[in-house]
Amino acid sequence: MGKEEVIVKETVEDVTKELASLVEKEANEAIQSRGKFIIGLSGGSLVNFLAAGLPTISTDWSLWHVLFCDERVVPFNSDDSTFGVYRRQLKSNGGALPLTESQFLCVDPALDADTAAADYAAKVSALLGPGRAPRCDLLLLGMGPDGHTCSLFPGHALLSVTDRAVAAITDSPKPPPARVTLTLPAVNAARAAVFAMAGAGKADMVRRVLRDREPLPAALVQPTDGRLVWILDQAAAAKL
Ligand SMILES: O=C1O[C@H](COP(=O)(O)O)[C@@H](O)[C@H](O)[C@H]1O
Repeated sequence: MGKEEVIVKETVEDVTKELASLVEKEANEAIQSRGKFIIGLSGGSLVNFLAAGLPTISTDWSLWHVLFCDERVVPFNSDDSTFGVYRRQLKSNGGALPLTESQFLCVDPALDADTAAADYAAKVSALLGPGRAPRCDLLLLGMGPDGHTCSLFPGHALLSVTDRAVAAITDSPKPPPARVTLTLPAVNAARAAVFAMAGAGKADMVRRVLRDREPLPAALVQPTDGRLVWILDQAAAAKL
């Protein structure tokens, strides 16, 4: 396993700044070493951190490729679509996020979940190369109140998938039920994986994962040869 770091900041604004600075560093190192930056985004509360933090970053945005750690198989104009949420950010305030739509690798919502997963897996392979463990430069992750991350839920059979990088789920306990997700081998192949979260609502689960080491999905994120960073505000870290 690579290195694990837990960073506790005073406020949610400090979490945003810390995350932006980490993303900037990873992006510019990747661009310098490999000529491009491949980042995986999650949905949920992470979007707010990125909407505020990404515009402050200094980088060559044209060399960014953005994929999704997970996505809900719903139309882009649905409130549940993670790409849809980011797309609204791209269009708001004259483009709050400094990226273009063509830089995103999307899950096709016109397909059923299994076909969408196969189609997304082919797009991921075309960008990162084939195999069950393609190597993203950086994955930005969230954790739900049940300890799920990506669309990998506690006790779900998808946690045991080891033969592919991308999988479909049609019985997600958190709606909507049809989703496409990176699997644990793909998540753990990342050069860096970062959880960012804030608020007292995260404190119990942060304790269970980081202090008690319960084998919940978020705790199974252990990059084999990469960095793992948790960025928390004081409220989320209160029970550590
Ligand atoms: O359903 C999902 O939830 C997780 C956690 O979201 P949060 O709002 O509790 O931060 C998110 O990381 C994932 O991408 C999303 O599909």
